[in-house]
Amino acid sequence: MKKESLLRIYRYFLPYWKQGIGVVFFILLSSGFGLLQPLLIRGVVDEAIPNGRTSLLNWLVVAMIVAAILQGLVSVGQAFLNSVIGQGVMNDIRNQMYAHLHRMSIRFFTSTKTGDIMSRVNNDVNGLQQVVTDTISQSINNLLLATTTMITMFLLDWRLALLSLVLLPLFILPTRRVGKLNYQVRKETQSKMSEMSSLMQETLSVSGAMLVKSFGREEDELRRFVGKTNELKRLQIRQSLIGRWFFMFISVISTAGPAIIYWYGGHLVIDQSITLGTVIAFTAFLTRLYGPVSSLAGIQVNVLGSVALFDRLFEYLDLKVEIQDKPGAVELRDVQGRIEFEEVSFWYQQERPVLQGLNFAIQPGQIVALVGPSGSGKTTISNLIPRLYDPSAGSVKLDGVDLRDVQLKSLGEQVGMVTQETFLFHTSIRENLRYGRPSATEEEIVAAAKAAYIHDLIVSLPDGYDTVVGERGHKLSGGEKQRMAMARVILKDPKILILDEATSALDSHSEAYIQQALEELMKSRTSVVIAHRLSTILHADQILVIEDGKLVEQGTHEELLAVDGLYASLYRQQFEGEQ
Ligand SMILES: Nc1ncnc2c1ncn2[C@@H]1O[C@H](COP(=O)(O)OP(=O)(O)OP(=O)(O)O)[C@@H](O)[C@H]1O
Repeated sequence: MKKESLLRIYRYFLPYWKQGIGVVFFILLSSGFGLLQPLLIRGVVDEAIPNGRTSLLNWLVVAMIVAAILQGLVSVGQAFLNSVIGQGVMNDIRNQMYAHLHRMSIRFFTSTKTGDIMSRVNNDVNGLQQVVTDTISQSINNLLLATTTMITMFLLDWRLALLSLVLLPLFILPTRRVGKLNYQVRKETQSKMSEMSSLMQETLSVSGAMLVKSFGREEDELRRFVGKTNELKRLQIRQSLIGRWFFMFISVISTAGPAIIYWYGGHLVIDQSITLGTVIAFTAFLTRLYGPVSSLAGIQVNVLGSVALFDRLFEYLDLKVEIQDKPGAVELRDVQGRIEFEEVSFWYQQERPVLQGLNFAIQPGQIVALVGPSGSGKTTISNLIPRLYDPSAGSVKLDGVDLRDVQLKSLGEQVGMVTQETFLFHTSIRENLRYGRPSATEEEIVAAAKAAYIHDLIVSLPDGYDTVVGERGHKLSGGEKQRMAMARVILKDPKILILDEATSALDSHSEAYIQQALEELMKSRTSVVIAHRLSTILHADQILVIEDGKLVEQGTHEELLAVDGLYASLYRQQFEGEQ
C-alpha cells in the first residue's frame, strides 16, 4: 500500500475532523450502553429472581429497555455524522474531478472513452461512501467494542474469558478467506458492469443506434450484450453464494461458541465457582465479541479495496493540465482581431507532423478561407486559434500577443466557433441559444435567430422557442442545426469567428438562407472559414491553400486562378459547374 495515497486520503477527511470526533464520542456512548445489557441480565438472573426482589427486577428491566432506546438513538446520531463525512468527502472529490476534467484539453477527450470518464465520476466516487462508513468508522467501532467487551469479560471471569479467546480463530479464519474471495469477485463484477455500461452507451446513443440499424446489426449487438450479461449473472450468483457460505459459517459458530461456554460455564456453576448469571452474561458478551472481531479480520481486504478506489480517482486528478493560464497571463480587452501564425508546426503524435512551418497573418475584420484536400490540416489550424491545442513549435498570436500569454477565459470570450457537428443541449431552443450569452434578453435572442435565418422555422414549431431539441439536436436538420449554431454565436458576438462550413450540398432555398446568415455572422469580425462553398471563397479577402500541413498558395480567388496551381485545380474539380 502506498504511503502517499493514505496521506492524501487522510487530507480529504481533515475538514471533517469535528464530525469525526462526534462519531468517536457516539461510538463510545453506544458501546457503553451495549456493555450494560449483559450486566443487567446477570443482575436479573443472580439477584432479582433468586432473592425474589420484584422491584429490583422491575428496575433492571426498565433499565434494559432504556439502555436499548438510548443505544438506538446514539446509533442514529452516529449514522448521521457518518453520512455527513462520507457524503461530504464524496461531494468534494466529485466536484474536484468535474472541475479538473473541464480543464483537460481536447486531446484528453479525443483519446478517452466517455464511458470511462462517467464511470469514474459516478461509480468510483459513489464507492467511497461505503469506504467511509464500512472501513473507517466501523473499524473504530469494532475495535472499541471488541476491547471493551474483552476487558469486561476478563473482569467477570478469567477462565471463561480465556476459553472465549481460544474460540476466536474459528471465527477469524473463515471470515478472512471469504472476505478475500468476495473482494475478487466484486472487482470482477465491477469491471464487467463497466464494460456493459460502455456497450450500452455506445449502441444506445442516437448516433450508435443509427449505425446499428443502418447496418442491420441488432442481432450481433444483442449477442454481444447477452455475452456480457451472462458473465455478470454468473459472477453475481457466485457472489451471493459466497455470502451464503459465509453466513452458514457464522451462524454455526455463533451457536457453537455459546454452547461451549454453557458447557464449561455449566460445570463451573455446578461446582459453585461462578453464578448462573455470569454464564448467561458471558454468552451475551460472546456475540458482542465475535461480530466485531470477524469484521476486523476482514479489514485488510476492505482497506486495500478502498485505497484502490481512491487510486483510480487520483489517477484522473493527477492528469496534467496541458493547456492552462500561465502565471501573469494577461486579460484580453478591446481586441482588434489580428491573427498571426509564425513558424507554426503541430503534431498529434510526434512521428507524424500535421502542420509544418506555417506563416501567415490575418488582418482585423478579414474573411479568410482555408482550402485544401481532405486531411490537409484545415481543422487543426482552426483549432489552434481558440487554443484547443497549443502549437508544437512556433506561435499563434492575437493582436501581437502569443496566445499562451493570455488568460484562457478572456480568449474564449473573443472566439466563436461554428463547427460541422453542431452540439446542442437537450433543452429548449431558447436555452440553447442563450448559451451564447446567458444574460441575453428575449428580444436579443429573437434578433439573433432572425439574423441567422432560423426564427421563422422556430416559430413554426408547435412549442416555438420552448421546443426541446434532442441530445445533439437530432430533431433538427443539419442545415437548421448549423443555423442554430450561428445564431448562438451571433448572440455571443465574438471578435473572431471560426467557421467550418457544412460539406453536404444544400438545396438552393436553404443555401440562400445559410448564405444570408453567414453574411450576418461574418460582419465586423475576423473570420476564419474552412470553406466548402464557392460564394464564401469568392467573398474571402484571402484564401490560404493548405496541402499536407503546409501553406502552398495564398491570395484572392483571381490571383490564385492566375497562378494555376493546386487552388485552380481544386476549384475546377469542385466549383466550376456551380458558377
Ligand atoms: N485527434 C487527432 N489525433 C491524431 N491525429 C489527428 C487528430 N485529428 C486529426 N488528425 C490527423 O491530422 C490530419 C489533419 O486533420 P484535419 O482534421 O486538420 O484535416 P482537415 O483538412 O480539416 O480535413 P477535412 O477537410 O477532411 O475535415 C489528418 O491526417 C488527421 O488524420
